[in-house]
Amino acid sequence: MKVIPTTLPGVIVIEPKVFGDTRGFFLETFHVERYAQAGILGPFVQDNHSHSAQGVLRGLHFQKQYPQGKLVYVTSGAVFDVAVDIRPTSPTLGKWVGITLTAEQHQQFYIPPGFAHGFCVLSEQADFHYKCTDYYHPEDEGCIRWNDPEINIQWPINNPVLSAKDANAQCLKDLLTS
Ligand SMILES: Cc1cn([C@H]2C[C@H](O)[C@@H](COP(=O)(O)OP(=O)(O)O[C@H]3O[C@@H](C)C(=O)[C@@H](O)[C@H]3O)O2)c(=O)[nH]c1=O
Repeated sequence: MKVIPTTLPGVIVIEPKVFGDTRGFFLETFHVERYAQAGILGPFVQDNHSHSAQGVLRGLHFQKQYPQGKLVYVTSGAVFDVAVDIRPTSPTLGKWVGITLTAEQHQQFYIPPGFAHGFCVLSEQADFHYKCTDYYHPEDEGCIRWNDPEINIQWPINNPVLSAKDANAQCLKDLLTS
């Protein structure tokens, strides 16, 4: 597999080795030792799958007391996936990195604990899978506005479909001062 660093230390792109043949393809989507060597340290304790229609945007989400590292990939369709550093003492606080993930290319994206995460769907439908390093704690969850002007993510879509929770999310600066 190929390990590709990004502009944010700790945020990593993985290109798994894909074995294609007349039947189709095979790839390993996780391997404790190899992913640890790449800087993706578990343990992973929860796996999630969401399905969304075109134009849906989920995020930006994080947990405060129980921050989750997330190893994400799509198995159908295409998404634009974003990690935002929201660690208060980080030199890259407020910086974001985004990548288009497609089912055809099989890339994976690792968002470390301490980052907010979100994605929008570029294809007609998308199936989104991720492994998490901590459990879901709904009472601990926080949301940041997808279009926070100070973060200024260059989303490839306009007028996304949002959940009520995401539509009412606060800006990072309000979160850091509350
Ligand atoms: C995330 C999550 C949700 N749920 C439930 C709560 C709710 O009734 C329903 C839908 O939840 P949400 O609207 O929060 O789902 P969603 O907007 O897909 O939330 C996810 O967004 C992406 C961007 C992330 O980074 C994830 O960590 C997670 O926050 O599923 C669980 O039972 N376990 C979970 O781990």
